[in-house]
Amino acid sequence: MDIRYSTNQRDFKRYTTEETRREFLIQNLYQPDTVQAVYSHVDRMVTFGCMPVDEAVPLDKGIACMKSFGTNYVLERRELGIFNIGGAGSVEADGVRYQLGFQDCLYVSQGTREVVFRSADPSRPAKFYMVSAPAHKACKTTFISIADAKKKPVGDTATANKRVINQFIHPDVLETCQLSMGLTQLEPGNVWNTMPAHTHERRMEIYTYFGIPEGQAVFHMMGEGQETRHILVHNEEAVISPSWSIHSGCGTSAYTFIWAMGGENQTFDDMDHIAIGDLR
Ligand SMILES: O=C[C@H](O)[C@@H](O)CC(=O)C(=O)O
Ligand SMILES: [Zn+2]
Repeated sequence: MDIRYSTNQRDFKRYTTEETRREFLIQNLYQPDTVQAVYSHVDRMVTFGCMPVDEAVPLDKGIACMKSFGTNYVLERRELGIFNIGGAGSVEADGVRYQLGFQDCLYVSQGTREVVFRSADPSRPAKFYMVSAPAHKACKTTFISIADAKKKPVGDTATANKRVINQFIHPDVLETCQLSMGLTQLEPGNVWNTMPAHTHERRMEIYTYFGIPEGQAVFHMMGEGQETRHILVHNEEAVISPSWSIHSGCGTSAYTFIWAMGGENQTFDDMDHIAIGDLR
C-alpha cells in the first residue's frame, strides 16, 4: 500500500513541483480488477480506487489487512464512503447488493466484513472512488443517489464559480463517526471552486477531480493562505489537503469533484475563510 506521511506547512514552502506531487497527489486509482489504496497519516484517511471489469473485486484485494490496518478486515475499525464515477455497477456489503449509477453514493458502516465491487457492463466499467476514516461505532449503511443529495447552489457566473454543492455523507443527511463527503458540480463555463478559499484546522480534506474533458486540467491551489502553491491535477486524480492548506481549484474548463473530510468535528461551517485580498 502507498503510505503518505505528514508534511508540515513550514517545510512545504521549500517543496519542488516533484516533491509536492509525490506527497499530495494520488494518481492511477482505476486499474482493471484491482483495488488501489493510498494511506495518509493525515487523520489516517485512506483513499481507494476500484474499477471492476471482468471480476467481482473485494475491497481487500491485494491488501495485507493485518499489516496495513492491524485488523482482521478493512472495516473492522473504519467507515467507508463510496462514489461511482464510471458506468453502472454494484456494491455488495455483507450480502446486500446496492446498485450505484453515475455519481451515486454508498456509505458503508464500520463492522462490515465483506465489500465487493462489480460492473454491470465490462465495456463501460464502474469506477468506485472511496475514502475511509477510522471509526469507533457502527452507523447505518446507507445508499444516497445523486437525486437525493442535499443541494446547495453557490457562486456566480460573474466570478466563474457557479456550482452546486451536493451533500451526501453529511450530518444533515446521515450519521457517521467522522467522515463527510459530497460532490460539487460546476456549471458549464465556470471554472473556480472554493474561492474565496478556506482552511479548517480541525479537519483534513481530500478532493478528487473528474469529468475534466480530454486535454483540459485543473490547477489545484494549496498551501497556507499567505504562501500558496499549485498542483496540476488531471482527470480522475485526487489531492490530499492537510488542515493548514487551502484547497481550491481553477480549471481550464468546467469539471466535477468529490470532497471528503475527516478529523475532529463534522461542523461543515467550522471554517476559517480567507479574503481573496489576503491571499499571497
Ligand atoms: O470544506 C468544504 C469543502 O472544501 C467543499 O465542500 C467546498 C466545495 O465543495 C466548494 O466550495 O465547491
Ligand atoms: Zn474545505
